Amino acid sequence: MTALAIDGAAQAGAVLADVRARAARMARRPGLAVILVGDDPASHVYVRSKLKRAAEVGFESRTARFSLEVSEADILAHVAAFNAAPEVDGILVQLPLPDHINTLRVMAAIDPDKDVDGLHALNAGKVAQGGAGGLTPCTPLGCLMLIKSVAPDLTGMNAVVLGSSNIVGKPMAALLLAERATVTVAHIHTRDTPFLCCGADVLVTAVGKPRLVRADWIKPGAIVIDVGINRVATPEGGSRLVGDVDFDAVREVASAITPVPGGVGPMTIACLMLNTLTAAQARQVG
Ligand SMILES: Nc1nc(=O)c2c([nH]1)NC[C@@H]1CN(c3ccc(C(=O)N[C@@H](CCC(=O)O)C(=O)O)cc3)C=[N+]21
Repeated sequence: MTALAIDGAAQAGAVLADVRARAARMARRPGLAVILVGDDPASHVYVRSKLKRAAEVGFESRTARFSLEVSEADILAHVAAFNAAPEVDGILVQLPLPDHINTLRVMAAIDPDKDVDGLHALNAGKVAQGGAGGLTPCTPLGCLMLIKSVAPDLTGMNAVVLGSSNIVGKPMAALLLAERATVTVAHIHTRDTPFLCCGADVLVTAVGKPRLVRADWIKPGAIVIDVGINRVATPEGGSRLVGDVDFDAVREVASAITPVPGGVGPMTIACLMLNTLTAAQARQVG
C-alpha cells in the first residue's frame, strides 16, 4: 500500500481563507506582534513567512528584532509594552531564545489572552486539562487537524509522540488524550523507541533527526505526522529539507503521512493566524 500524502499546504490554505473571511468582518483588524532574537537564518525565514501570511489574511503585524546579546530585562520590557498595546491581539516570541534568557520566565510574562503560541502556563494547563477556553500551541493544533482529516474519531487508538518539548510533544500528547487516544510519549531516554512506535496507530515525530524513523518502526496502516524540519546536504552540493521520517520507505507501510515540506509547517503558520483571530475576537468582545 502506498500511503495517502496528507496535503498540509492545501489544508492550511482552507484555514487561512476562513480566517481571512472572519477577520474581514471585524471592527478592527487583528494585530500580531513578533519578538525575534539573534540572526539564525532559519528563524528569520520562519518569521518572514508568518508576517507574510498575517498580511495575506488582513492582520496588522509588527516585529521587534534584537541582537543575540539582548538582556532578559529588555525582552520582558517589550513583552510588557505589547501586553499594554490595545492594537496588539497576539504576541509570539520566536524560539529558541539564547541561553542567558529564561524562556519560561518570558512565556510567563505574556498576557495569557495574547499568548497565541499557547505557551504560558495558564494556557498549557488548560490544554493539559483537556478543556476549552485557552489558546492551543500552533504546531500540535495543526497536527491534530491533519490527523482528524483522515481519522475523525481517535477513540481507543494507540498514539505515540516522539519528543517531549513544551512547544510540541507535551501539548500534542494532551490533545491526543483529549481525543480519547491511548498516548505514549517517547524521548531521548526512552528504551526501545522503535518497539513503541510499532504499536502506534498514530505516530507524531518531533525530534529533529533527519530520517530517524524507518519503515520497520511503522505499524501497517498507521497515520504518520512528521513535525521535523531538517536541512540536509544533497549530493549535488546544495541542500534540501527532510523530516524525521524516511518518507519514501514509510509511505509503503503507513496509510497516511505528511510530507516535509508541505505538511505540518504550513499548518503551524495557519494555526498561528487562527489563534490570533481567536484572541482578537475574545478581546474585542471584551
Ligand atoms: N514561538 C515559536 N513558535 C513557533 O511556531 C515556532 C518557533 N517559535 N520557532 C521555530 C519553529 C519552527 N516553525 C516553523 C513554522 C513553519 C514552517 C514551514 O512553513 N515550513 C515549510 C518550509 C519552509 C522552508 O522552505 O524553509 C514547510 O514545511 O512546508 C517551518 C517551521 C515554527 N516554530
